[in-house]
Amino acid sequence: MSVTVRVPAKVNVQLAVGAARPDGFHDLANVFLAVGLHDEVTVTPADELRVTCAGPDADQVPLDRTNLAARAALALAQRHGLAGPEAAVHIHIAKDIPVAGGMAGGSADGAGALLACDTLWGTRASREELLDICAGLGSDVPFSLVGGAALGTGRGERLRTLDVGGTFHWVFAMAGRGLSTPAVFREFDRLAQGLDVPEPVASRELLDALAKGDPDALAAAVSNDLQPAALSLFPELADTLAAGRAAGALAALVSGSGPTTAFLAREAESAAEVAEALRASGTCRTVRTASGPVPGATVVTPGAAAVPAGP
Ligand SMILES: C[C@](O)(CO)[C@H](O)COP(=O)(O)OP(=O)(O)OC[C@H]1O[C@@H](n2ccc(N)nc2=O)[C@H](O)[C@@H]1O
Ligand SMILES: Nc1ncnc2c1ncn2[C@@H]1O[C@H](COP(=O)(O)OP(=O)(O)OP(=O)(O)O)[C@@H](O)[C@H]1O
Repeated sequence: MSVTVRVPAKVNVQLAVGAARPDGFHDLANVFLAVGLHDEVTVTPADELRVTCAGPDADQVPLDRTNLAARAALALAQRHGLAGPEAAVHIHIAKDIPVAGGMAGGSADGAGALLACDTLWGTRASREELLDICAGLGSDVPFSLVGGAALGTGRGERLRTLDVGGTFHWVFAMAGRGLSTPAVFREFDRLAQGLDVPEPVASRELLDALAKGDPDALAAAVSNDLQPAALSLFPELADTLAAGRAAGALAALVSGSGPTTAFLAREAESAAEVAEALRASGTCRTVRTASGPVPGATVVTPGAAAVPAGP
């Protein structure tokens, strides 16, 4: 028997970053939106823990126990006292979310493997326990489980679900290389040296725009405090942002820690036009369109009813 879970990517429509904390993390006001680019994680009983991955970026994914999907399976097994053969699984990741792109690809696989193993092993962890394990795996992982739209505070792991009054249409431009999330936060600290970094707060205008489903209002309110740091480490991203703006995107921003860039469009047709212009611009590796919000990690095993882990 196998269990397959489908998990979405995210875009940060607001990422407000505070000063570095003593533990090295940064307090955030992180407004996540789950979008329709997905990885699928399948777990099957096996003789030992094994990870395989397929997809365009598969060669960049670690297949050892540092893989977030493997870490999720081990964390669940440990909490429930499963050992040896009881906890041995083959985890296969069908990867469509760009790697090291700032779209929470690894986090998606962690949340997906956790829900898949919980279903396969019948551990029946409570929602709080699943979220707690997710937070231990990484700041973005709880949101990958929950999906939809949410405000993340603390280091991004404490979530409040947000109302969204419509569907937002996005174009994503993937870059020719990745950016390391810790390196981008370090660059943020370097650029902030000597400056007074304010407490991160969610923007009222942005939350209202999401609640109304109003793309023009959302475009006026999006922001990413990591964008100057990402541009400093990857200056060519400015050309991609300019190409998307010139093609009529309502807003153009770096997604999370980058280097994927995100472009908001008023509807699906204009998103397709922006995508075409970005493809022709020669400023990025690949271009995808996706809309959101979409549900978080969801069991999609053939023959089983779809079971979202969402709120
Ligand atoms: C940039 C974002 O993707 C926005 O959603 C997240 O803040 C990053 O989330 P993530 O990849 O799950 O990050 P984690 O695995 O928790 O942390 C990786 C590294 O990013 C930095 N980090 C992450 C989150 C945070 N609030 N402050 C940080 O300074 C730390 O250097 C940390 O060691
Ligand atoms: N399942 C996984 N898929 C991809 N990368 C993984 C996975 N597990 C661990 N990693 C490691 O994590 C690094 C970051 O990859 P990931 O795709 O999660 O970045 P990201 O999308 O920028 O993350 P975020 O948006 O959460 O900051 C990779 O370079 C890889 O070494």
